[in-house]
Amino acid sequence: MEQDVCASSDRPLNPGCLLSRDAEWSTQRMRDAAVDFPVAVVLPAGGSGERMGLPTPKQFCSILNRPLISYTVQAFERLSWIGTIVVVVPKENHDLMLDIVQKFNHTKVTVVNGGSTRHRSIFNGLQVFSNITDSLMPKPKVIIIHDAVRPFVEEDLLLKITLAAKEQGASGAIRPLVSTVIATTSENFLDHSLERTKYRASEMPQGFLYDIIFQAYQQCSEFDFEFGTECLHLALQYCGTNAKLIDGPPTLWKVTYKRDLAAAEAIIKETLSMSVCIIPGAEAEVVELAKTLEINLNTMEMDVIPYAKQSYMDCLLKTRNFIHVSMSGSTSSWINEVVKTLEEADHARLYPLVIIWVQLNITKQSAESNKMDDLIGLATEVLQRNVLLYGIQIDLSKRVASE
Ligand SMILES: Nc1ccn([C@@H]2O[C@H](COP(=O)(O)OP(=O)(O)OP(=O)(O)O)[C@@H](O)[C@H]2O)c(=O)n1
Ligand SMILES: O=P(O)(O)OC[C@@H](O)[C@@H](O)[C@@H](O)CO
Repeated sequence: MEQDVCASSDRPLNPGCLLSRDAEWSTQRMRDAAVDFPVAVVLPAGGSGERMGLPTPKQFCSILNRPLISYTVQAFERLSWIGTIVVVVPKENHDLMLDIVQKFNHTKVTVVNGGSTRHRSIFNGLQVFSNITDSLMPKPKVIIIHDAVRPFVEEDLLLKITLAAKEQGASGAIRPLVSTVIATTSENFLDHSLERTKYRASEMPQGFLYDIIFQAYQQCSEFDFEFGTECLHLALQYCGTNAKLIDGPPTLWKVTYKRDLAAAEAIIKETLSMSVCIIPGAEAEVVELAKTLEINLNTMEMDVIPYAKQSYMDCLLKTRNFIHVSMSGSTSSWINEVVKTLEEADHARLYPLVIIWVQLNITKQSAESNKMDDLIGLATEVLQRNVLLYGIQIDLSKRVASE
């Protein structure tokens, strides 16, 4: 995978800069206080994904029935301090992206067409804000630029990138180099190698004062548009703005080759299955089944969070998976309550919430009345709110009848 390499500048942090405090942003109020200015996002997604070698551009490849780009949009959309998200797509995929926006209820997204290169696509995205009068889409103070094929980006890094961009004019995530960078001769012999400790890989997200990066793109050369790969370089070259570099986690990598798609799917699946909260109904049979489930899941080394009424919100914030065990009767009201609580909590959630509804039918009548049809309808509806709903029906009426 191509890596942009930029020498890291070990300038001491400006003491007044928030970055000197490695504070954990524990409450939304702290976040909102820190980001008291408009922040927008440009997600370049206008490429063809040649190195992936698939007919579908990689940003639209599905993972667990959801396009890769939707995970990236979700990573930003879940944050209350993020405003408009401009997604820049190939002209021929414009309608596809609008369908994705509608299906997954991406309410902050504006879709624009890309260009023949990444820099041209990014500039197209930035121009959305250049002459707007729309109060609902204010001109951003800070713009975050992030490749649409980098789905794993956490809030604390975005906050650091945003605040550093506001303080310094530009900021960018970096990672240590895995391989040594060498220069080759025209006959493909080794010319020299770079001292790896002095260099870093330039990753995403990157942040800029909007006026700086927009001005840089207005002034940059055709060569930059055609062959450039580094936005930080444009800010330095055309605006004299030296970006603050921020170390990012290993999950920042860009999905480029097929193996990257498999790795992204594995990470999402692993996160999905990490912990589960079992929520039983009141009936004795149900409590017994929930206890059996808990024992079995524990032996499978699942992190089972015991459910108690007062820890309901904790369960929501700690886990992403629920098993709701109930007798006959509709559970849709409970599921809607979970989704509503989650949305009201405005809890930043990157991965889908998984709810497995286990329905115990003791009598023949309840087995007949509790069709899975309404669950299927509900599953379709909540999918747009990033909830994966599955149903299991256990019909005990025959066993009870034979006893
Ligand atoms: N004309 C282009 C080319 C790339 N990108 C976007 O820039 C990001 C990083 O680029 P890269 O990984 O190189 O994507 P592709 O160009 O699609 O991949 P390839 O080089 O393998 O064709 C991707 O989200 C890609 O969609 C873009 O918006 N417009
Ligand atoms: O060069 P590619 O088009 O593969 O991907 C773009 C990356 O280079 C870019 O996202 C980072 O290196 C940061 O500039």
